[in-house]
Amino acid sequence: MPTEHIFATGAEAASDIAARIATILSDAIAARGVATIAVSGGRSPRPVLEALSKVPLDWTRLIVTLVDERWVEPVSADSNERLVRETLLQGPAAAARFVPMKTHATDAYAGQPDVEAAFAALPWPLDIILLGMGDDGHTASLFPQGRELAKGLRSDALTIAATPPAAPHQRLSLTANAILQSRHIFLQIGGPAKKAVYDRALAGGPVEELPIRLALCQQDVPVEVWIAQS
Ligand SMILES: O=C(O)[C@H](O)[C@@H](O)[C@H](O)[C@H](O)COP(=O)(O)O
Repeated sequence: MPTEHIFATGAEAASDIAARIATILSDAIAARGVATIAVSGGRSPRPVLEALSKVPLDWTRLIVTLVDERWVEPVSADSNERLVRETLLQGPAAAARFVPMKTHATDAYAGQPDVEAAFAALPWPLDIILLGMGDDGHTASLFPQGRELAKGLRSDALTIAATPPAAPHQRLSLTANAILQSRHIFLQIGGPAKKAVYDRALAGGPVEELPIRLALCQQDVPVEVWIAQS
């Protein structure tokens, strides 16, 4: 059962999430000399990443990477790499090592082998994986009805290339196997529609129906759910 933190607004939640993440990262650096975090894209993480960027940490000992990426140039407004560079990797936090997902390959499928090799070289388990969730229950780029969903849920690989059924752009995504190789999973959701999907996911059922269940319906990795009611 995940640990729930409930807030009135996303703005209120953002600073608390950032403080909690910073504590875990600081403890990881003290214990192992390095800390790793993989973050999702989309709208929700932005205020959290901006708040985290301002926290005094030994950023030279931090590895920052992505949960998934749209296969677009890093200058694109849709790029998760751009989101992280514009929000988190600013000021002292720019000293962190960033491991991107987008390569120069023509498409995500051609790029996946190199990304897999880069991610295999990371110090697993990661310390934190920050997930979001769509209204359809997707997380990372593991989408219901996605043609690569079964592979993303069952592969022993760390990453897959995927084409969302409806969302734009080819994706590069962590697999369920990678997501569950983390010391902590954070899920950030906001609004009544997502809360209803979250509650339905918690009630149990096929992971293919609501892929967020890969994180919620397991007991191995502690999950903290940060819920903004509006
Ligand atoms: O690249 C992405 O879009 C994300 O990784 C994706 O999985 C996101 O977490 C959800 O779609 C929720 O997005 P919002 O936070 O914008 O609602």
